[in-house]
Amino acid sequence: MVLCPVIRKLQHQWVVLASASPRRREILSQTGLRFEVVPSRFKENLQKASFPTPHAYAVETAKQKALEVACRMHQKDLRTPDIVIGADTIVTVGGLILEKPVDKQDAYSMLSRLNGTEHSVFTGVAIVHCCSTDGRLHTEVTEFYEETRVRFSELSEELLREYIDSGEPTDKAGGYGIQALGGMLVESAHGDFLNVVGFPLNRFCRELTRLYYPPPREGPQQLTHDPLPALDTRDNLSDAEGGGSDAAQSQEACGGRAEAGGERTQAEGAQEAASNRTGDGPPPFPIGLLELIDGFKASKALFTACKLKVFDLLKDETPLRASEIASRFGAPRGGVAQLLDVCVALGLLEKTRRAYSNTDLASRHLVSDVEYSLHGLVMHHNDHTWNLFSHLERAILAGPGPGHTSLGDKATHLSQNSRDQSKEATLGLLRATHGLAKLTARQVATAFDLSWFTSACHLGGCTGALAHALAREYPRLQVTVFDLPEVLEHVACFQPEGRQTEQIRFLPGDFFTESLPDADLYVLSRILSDWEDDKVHELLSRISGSCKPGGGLLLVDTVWDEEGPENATVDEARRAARNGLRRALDGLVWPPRAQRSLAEYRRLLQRHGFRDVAETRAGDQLHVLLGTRPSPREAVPTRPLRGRLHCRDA
Ligand SMILES: Cc1cn([C@@H]2O[C@H](COP(=O)(O)OP(=O)(O)OP(=O)(O)O)[C@@H](O)[C@H]2O)c(=O)[nH]c1=O
Repeated sequence: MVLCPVIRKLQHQWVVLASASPRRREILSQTGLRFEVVPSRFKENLQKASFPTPHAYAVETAKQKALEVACRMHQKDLRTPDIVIGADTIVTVGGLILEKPVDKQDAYSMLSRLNGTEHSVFTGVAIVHCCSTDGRLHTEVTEFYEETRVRFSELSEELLREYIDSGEPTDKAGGYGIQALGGMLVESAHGDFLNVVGFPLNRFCRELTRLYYPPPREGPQQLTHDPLPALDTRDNLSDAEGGGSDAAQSQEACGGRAEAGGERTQAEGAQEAASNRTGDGPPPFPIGLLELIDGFKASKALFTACKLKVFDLLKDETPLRASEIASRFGAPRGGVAQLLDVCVALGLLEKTRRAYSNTDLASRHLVSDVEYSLHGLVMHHNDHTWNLFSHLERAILAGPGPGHTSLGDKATHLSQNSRDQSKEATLGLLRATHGLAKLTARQVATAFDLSWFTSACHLGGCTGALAHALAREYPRLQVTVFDLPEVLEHVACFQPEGRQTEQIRFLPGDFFTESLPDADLYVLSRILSDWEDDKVHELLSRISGSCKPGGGLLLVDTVWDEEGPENATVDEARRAARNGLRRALDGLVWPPRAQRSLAEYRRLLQRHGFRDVAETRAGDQLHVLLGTRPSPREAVPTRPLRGRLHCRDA
């Protein structure tokens, strides 16, 4: 089967993962799918003996988990999701089904059984499509399972005990987690690794592909003679494979049998494919386009939640209900609850038992005072960029070229415009740039081995995010951050407590007019692209004049690459294209940044006397170049350069 980009087919559907397993949530969220997590309350107590095979048991349990959630949401919460996904992982060895151990002793007996032998891990999955008509819930179940064979090494008693004491076995089928410490126990695994972890992602995508991209039929004629069956004529396969009386528990909870149409989605897909061929009927549903049309709403919901500091409120890990959150804002519950649910759909919040908590992503980046916070960046976009982009049409009609006045500030970099800005605006911009700089600082600092430098000067170094990363990586390095006084007056609140402070000093000054501090290594990060060639030459010649023989210049910037990266994967090429588009759009509302290719940057460095220019990347947006000033009489020792891509100049 050819896999298709099927996850996007679900993007406008309300998808619910009926599972409390953090692993399942993580595996699914890595696909970019937006879903809500509603753990199932189905008691995993089906009669194992009543199933012909262990996997039939896992599949039925998965189905019952999903149906319980679908029914509960429909009946109690009066909400009907489009799709509910349930899963159940079991380990089987010698005809025994092992689930999660109830205590350490149970874990010990499970692991002892698995010791030195091969076992199977089955994950049963149920995809339940739901709809509500006349107040009744209708469901169609697609179910499948995946098997992976796992072999454990011979494990010592001591290792088993230590492993059990680590606490890892507690919530894992068979008492081990292959993805973590339990990986030590595993000699080999045949089949899908993620299936062992708890969710067979590849099979899931194949099943969705089968559902959403049905094979085209032979021709229009067949369509006339072989009409698609009506929904209710399909057998309810899931009921036919029922697992004893317990199997009916969730349907009963719904006040009747949940109806299943079996393959409604396939039928609809086939209908869609047929109408494409004949030209009759509506065109295919333009999901990608609708997503584009709606895209701004998602951004604005994120901005609003950040502005209201929703993620800060939830940072203490105590989940809060919508009414509690609303009362903190002094706002009515209704609107706040809706915003919170949108955040759940966007993967920013989790909702369990009607209470909300931050997802890992939000805890890491949307709480305002965490190390890698992007809260400042979000606020900057909310307070400034959003307004600018509402004038995009005007900017486009004014057009680029001589005399073009963009809508944004005269220049984006603080060194150019901070004097004109109010203190609050400067601080806002610093918060935004600090968040981004922190994200890439370590990658930049380690792009090359800089341990042979003892002093560095970061020109236009703002809050010192990169300076701190350099100091952390190179304990011998003394770093000067050189930036305008208006910028430096705000930097105190960005300094991490007690770390490397003695290695870093902040010096006010203007790198165009004042003499540059002494250093072995000068650093310019995202500066040159803010300036046209004449200013760039002026700055580079000042640096070159101050740089001692044997000293270096580390240049970090975005690089213009019309062709896209060489040997790029499809993903990388798409990312590069998206970055390019974003830059082009930014250029319409702000003065366009000077776009230079890697070769141009390399030539610039060489022209100003830097040799042995090497380059590498830091993340997918930044390039890092390092050039050195030759020692007297060209006796420059070859330095050990540690970069992922070395491109030495001839
Ligand atoms: C073999 C293995 C299992 N697991 C976890 O074991 C739980 C199985 O239990 P379940 O009953 O299927 O799921 P649950 O955790 O109770 O969640 P729910 O879906 O709500 O029933 C799931 O978590 C899996 O990840 C791992 O994390 N790593 C492994 O190597």
